Amino acid sequence: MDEFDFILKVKPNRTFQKNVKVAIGDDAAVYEPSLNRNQVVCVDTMVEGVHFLKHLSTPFEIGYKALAVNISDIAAMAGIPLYYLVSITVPSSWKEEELVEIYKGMDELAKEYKMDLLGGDTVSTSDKLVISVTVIGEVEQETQTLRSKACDGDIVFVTGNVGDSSAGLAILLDHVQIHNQHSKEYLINRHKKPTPRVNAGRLIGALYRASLNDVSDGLASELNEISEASNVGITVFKDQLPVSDELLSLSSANDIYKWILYGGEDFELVGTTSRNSWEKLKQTCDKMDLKITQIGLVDQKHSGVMLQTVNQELVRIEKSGYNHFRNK
Ligand SMILES: Nc1ncnc2c1ncn2[C@@H]1O[C@H](COP(=O)(O)OP(=O)(O)O)[C@@H](O)[C@H]1O
Ligand SMILES: Cc1ncc(C[n+]2csc(CCOP(=O)(O)OP(=O)(O)O)c2C)c(N)n1
Ligand SMILES: [Mg+2]
Ligand SMILES: [Mg+2]
Ligand SMILES: [Mg+2]
Repeated sequence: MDEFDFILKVKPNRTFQKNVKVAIGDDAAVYEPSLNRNQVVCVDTMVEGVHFLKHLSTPFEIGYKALAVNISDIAAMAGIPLYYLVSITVPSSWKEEELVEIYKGMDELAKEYKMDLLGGDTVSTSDKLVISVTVIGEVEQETQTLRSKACDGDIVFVTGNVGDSSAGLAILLDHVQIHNQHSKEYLINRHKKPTPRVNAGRLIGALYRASLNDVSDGLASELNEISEASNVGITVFKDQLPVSDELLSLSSANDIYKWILYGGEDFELVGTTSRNSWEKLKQTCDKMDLKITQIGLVDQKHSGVMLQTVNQELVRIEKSGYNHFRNK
């Protein structure tokens, strides 16, 4: 494989954004930021063996997810994703066609959001494939959906369903048996091709005030991040957590709550806002067919995050979930 031929193969032959002045092909890319908008930027890395296994995901799916998880962070800041850069570290066991497929997976989402690939880096390694994606987006100057913005009395909400992704991973890893073919495909797809919640993020950003986080490490972890950053207590009602029928159809009930609270990689948005703003948000989301559910309340009766069970018992939810230095 030739490094320079490979770059030419993945270089898009079009740009969506008129503000791109220099894309792939020079020492760096140049774009003109929009007037009166702030720039939003994030980077997340996926590592073979840690984030995906080569025999369980196609290169296309790996690429798709590598871009999706980054768009999700832009969504959690209420931003519009616009540009991305890809750094790829390649062992010789990966063929050029497979790498091109990774880029096709990213391109599927890039087309959907009209995002331009502005550049990247290609290096070799003797070890595992590593793909690191940087996404640049924009957000209105007055909008900041920070983890630190939760206030006493807020409604706690989450988009979509939680727990599906880790159930999908458990199925892929043969840790659980599932006979219903539809449920199996749905859960695996939720793991491999998460939907970044950009539209919901934009609606939440338009509210007067909201705290927001995306669910990468697990609902428990993300809620604890909001609780810590805002210095508020959060109570989550177990019977309000949105669970898909497909996940419910899995028989091992204990695992279900382990996945919902601590599984991660759902890439849903979890946050808080005032009761008034919540009513508006819920109505708009309903009209747009965007699933969003109240799951709890911000209250100062306690610190940290508590789960209220159906019998009204309160159980502390610790900040456990995915942790790169502990999940070994
Ligand atoms: N190695 C690093 N160097 C600098 N900043 C980092 C590093 N790792 C994470 N961060 C920053 O720490 C914050 C939390 O990161 P992370 O938990 O990965 O967030 P997320 O789950 O949204 O991807 C982010 O602002 C991120 O940019
Ligand atoms: C083979 C395999 N094992 C385990 C997981 C589960 N997993 C890996 S990383 C992770 C957390 C999310 O990734 P991270 O790099 O922490 O993203 P960030 O929080 O920075 O967005 C989870 C749940 C997986 N996706 N694939
Ligand atoms: Mg990260
Ligand atoms: Mg995040
Ligand atoms: Mg993480």
